[in-house]
Amino acid sequence: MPNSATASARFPDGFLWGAATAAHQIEGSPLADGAGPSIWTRFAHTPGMIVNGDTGDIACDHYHRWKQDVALMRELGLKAYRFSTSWSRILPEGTGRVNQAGLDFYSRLVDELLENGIEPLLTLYHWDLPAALDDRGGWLNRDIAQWFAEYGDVLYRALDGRVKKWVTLNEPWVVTDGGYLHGALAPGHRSKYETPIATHNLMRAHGAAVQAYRATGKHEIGLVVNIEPKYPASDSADDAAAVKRAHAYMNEQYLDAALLGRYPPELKDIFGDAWPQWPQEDFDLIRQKLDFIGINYYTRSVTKAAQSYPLDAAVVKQPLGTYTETGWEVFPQGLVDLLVWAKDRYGNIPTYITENGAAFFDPPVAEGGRIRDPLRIDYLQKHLGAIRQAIAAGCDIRGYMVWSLLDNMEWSLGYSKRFGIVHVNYGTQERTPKDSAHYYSKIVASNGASL
Ligand SMILES: OC[C@@H]1[C@@H](O)[C@H](O)[C@@H](O)c2nc(CNc3ccccc3)cn21
Repeated sequence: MPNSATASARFPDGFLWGAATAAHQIEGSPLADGAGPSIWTRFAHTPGMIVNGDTGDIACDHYHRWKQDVALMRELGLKAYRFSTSWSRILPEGTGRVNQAGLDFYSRLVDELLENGIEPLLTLYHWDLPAALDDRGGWLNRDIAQWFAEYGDVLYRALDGRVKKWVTLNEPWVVTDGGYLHGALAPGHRSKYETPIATHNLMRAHGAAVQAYRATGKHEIGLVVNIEPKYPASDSADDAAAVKRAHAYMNEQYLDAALLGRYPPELKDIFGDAWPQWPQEDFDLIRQKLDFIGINYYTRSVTKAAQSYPLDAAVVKQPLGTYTETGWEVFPQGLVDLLVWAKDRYGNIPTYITENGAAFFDPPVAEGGRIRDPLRIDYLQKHLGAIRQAIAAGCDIRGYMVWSLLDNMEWSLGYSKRFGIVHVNYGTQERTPKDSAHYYSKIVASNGASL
């Protein structure tokens, strides 16, 4: 908890305050103007995959309402906006032919952001793989490293200079654990053999895209990971071992590969005969100098030993805990603990909190257009306090992107969960800033002093 030293700590001058979204979750019009389908277009149109049969066909209609959404960011005083580009809008077949209309959409968006004093942070890959590449094996095909580098190069040449902070991948752990092991996310595979292969090709693609950036780019590029502290449910040796496996699998696996050029040894134990031995040249590709990392933080996991695949671990619900609508415990101390862990393990690389937020049940829009969301305000206040603590502990935290600017399509949960600081009426597409938006706006304007 804060003490006199940390409570007096402050956010550094120039701290980058913003909000985050992702293409498939807000844009809609996935096939407009020559765009090709992604695996999420297919997955959402596969019966039973998404709650209520929701799809990203309309979403927040950001593909048409981008200018009003930038005006909304300006009204909130945001300094930055983290968004992702749709690979299959730019390259409908994933490689080769460029769809200029797709490139023009993002070029216009970037210009509008800059004209409104908002810095763009561009994520190349936020889970929406071109369906045409999935048909060629997708993340299971080693050629995807070059396919991804080619995609990045098209965007670097078109936007570098206007875009000065680039992200290769959003959360490779979720892509593999959700898309290849448990099947809850596109492309919906369930294979312990495919999962490590997808992991490795994602990280090879990350390295190839960074290499391609270094050839032409003049600014910064990094990787975004989701990390979640694991705490033992008891002081038993079995629970300690379960924590070690869970921590290696989610928290160490991807940053170790990208920053240290190796996977944690626990992964071989976790996957057994499904864990390949990779050639050193692959790690030479994966390990590229990064200008920053992005950390997406939402919750912690109290972990015990239990029969489960692949970790033989289970999360223990906390009877006195506070939980969000997605069943995630509100635990800001976990953010402090993990930021200090990352600083100590990876050498205090510049870090942005690239996602942090919560889904709570929001009341309907009240008279006068007010939406009271005190639980989200409390969540943000506590987690921003945790970041301030981590900064006081010496962590080089450069910015914070609240998840999310808008209520949006929460992947397999469809529109059933609302993470936005701005409410979206999906029937009318009306945007209504929630109390949390006004709260966050004051935080941004005061550089956190109003916390
Ligand atoms: O679930 C909220 C957001 C999601 O909307 C973003 O697109 C994605 O980047 C994102 N990542 C997490 C991190 N945790 C997570 C854990 C298990 C499954 C999915 C996400 C949360 N979120």
